[in-house]
Amino acid sequence: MADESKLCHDTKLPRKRFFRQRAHANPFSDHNLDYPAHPSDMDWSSHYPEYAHDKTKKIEFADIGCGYGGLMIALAPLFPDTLMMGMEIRVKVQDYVYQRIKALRDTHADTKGYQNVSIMRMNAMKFLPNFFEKAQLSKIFFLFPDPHFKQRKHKARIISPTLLAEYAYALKVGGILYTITDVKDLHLWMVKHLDGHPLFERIPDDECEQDPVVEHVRTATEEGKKVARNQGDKFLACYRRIEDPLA
Ligand SMILES: C[S@@+](CC[C@H](N)C(=O)[O-])C[C@H]1O[C@@H](n2cnc3c(N)ncnc32)[C@H](O)[C@@H]1O
Repeated sequence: MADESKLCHDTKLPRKRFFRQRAHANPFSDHNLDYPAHPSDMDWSSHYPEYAHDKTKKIEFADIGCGYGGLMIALAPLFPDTLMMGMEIRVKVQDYVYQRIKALRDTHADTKGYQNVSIMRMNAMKFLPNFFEKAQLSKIFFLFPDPHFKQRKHKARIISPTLLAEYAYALKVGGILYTITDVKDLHLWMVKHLDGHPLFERIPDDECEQDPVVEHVRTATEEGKKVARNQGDKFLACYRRIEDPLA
């Protein structure tokens, strides 16, 4: 049950100040989280009750490190038939997004709005293939990921050769991986690893800009808004999952 004092009296939206948590959670810990041994062991019906009857309906968009959930909440009404999931390691931040989605579902109950979006607490660096089948996703988002500035911390970055193999596994051919950051060094790091991966091909920037999702990638999240307020740069790079050239 939600603690009512943490919700806005009128809208029932959660009040962010009660859900703040220190910026970093250890990405190498499993945080004692439960995770399925195989994607088919996962029961998604509590996340998407409106779709519980349709076992063929699968999550297609994943927002990794979704923070306060702005991207998915912006995309949910634009793709009403697409199931999307935010993944967030910090428990209080996940609680906030959960309350946010619940309030939106209640407000839009007559149109069954926001039934296609959910949030899960997980460490995406550890268990992603336990949740998603091969070629299940059509979009995967990395918006303003933690930069882990120090060289000795680079291994904690959410884009790495090992993790790219997992993202390539979960993305279908033709699916798109979106990255954006205000940290140039991190942008160059992500581009270097994605350019070096045989299953990803960079989408030219002008083509990327035609993608209606990109506007939201730039502006919809808390970090994106903060960067805009501080007049920071936003470095965007989008990649297409391509066929395995060796297959
Ligand atoms: C800088 S914030 C950006 C949040 C959001 N994408 C935005 O643009 O506002 C990075 C987020 O990634 C989450 N995160 C970091 N490592 C993670 C992991 N291994 N699995 C899931 N979430 C993670 C952090 O807790 C944090 O909320």
